[in-house]
Amino acid sequence: MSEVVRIHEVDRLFGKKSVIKNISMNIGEGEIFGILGPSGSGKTTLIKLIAGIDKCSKGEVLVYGTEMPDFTVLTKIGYMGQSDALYADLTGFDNLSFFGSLYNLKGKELKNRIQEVAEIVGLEEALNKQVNHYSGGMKKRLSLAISILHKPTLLILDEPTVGIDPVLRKQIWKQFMDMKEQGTTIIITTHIMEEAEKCERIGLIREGELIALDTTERLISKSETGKIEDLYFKNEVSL
Ligand SMILES: Nc1ncnc2c1ncn2[C@@H]1O[C@H](COP(=O)(O)OP(=O)(O)OP(=O)(O)O)[C@@H](O)[C@H]1O
Repeated sequence: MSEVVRIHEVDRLFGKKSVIKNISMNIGEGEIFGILGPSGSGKTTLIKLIAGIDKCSKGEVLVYGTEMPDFTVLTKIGYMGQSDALYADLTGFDNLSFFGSLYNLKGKELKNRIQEVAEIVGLEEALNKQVNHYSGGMKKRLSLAISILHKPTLLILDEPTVGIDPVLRKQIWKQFMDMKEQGTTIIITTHIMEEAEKCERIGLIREGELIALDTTERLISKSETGKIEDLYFKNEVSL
């Protein structure tokens, strides 16, 4: 399995506050990798470093062998953050058209791809509605559609299915699995344990430190209750 992400002895400080502390880990091609941790533990900060939205204070973050942030790698990355970056006055279709044009998609190719991603997230019927008439879950689904529009080979998702009902969540996860089969690497932060269990490996973060990194199966067996979240509370988790 070739390496897609390499994080080596990374720190991120905001002022004097250290939010990411000496984290090292690698993520391989086609992996579904989960980042878990309590609120405020540094998950978003870490994936922003991988996505090239932010820069580490120490150490190095390499994506496809290139130190991040780097503009040339960005076309290979799809990123969906927690807050929506949508144009509320435009329709769903126009939002997708706009973001598609940033990736040089145009004409029939763009139209077909919009249709495809709208189907994946179940928004076909709402494409001509203005986004300010969308529900929270619909906005989330549109953001997800935008993040996969240009067929990224590395997809980075910050709590992508919060506010999405279980039926659609299942459908979206099926799509993640299909993308994985095609070789897409997926990094996902989540608080939903059912979702974490679908990841192949998990990095557990607490107060900016990587306290465990293992296959999901082994992490479950390490927790006394069979619940991964219980590992947050343990003082020692063998890495
Ligand atoms: N730009 C910033 N300036 C200062 N502090 C920041 C900044 N961004 C994040 N932080 C701090 O870094 C810590 C980690 O935040 P982060 O958003 O990475 O946590 P998280 O694990 O993603 O939380 P949640 O699960 O609630 O989304 C928090 O204490 C937060 O206040």
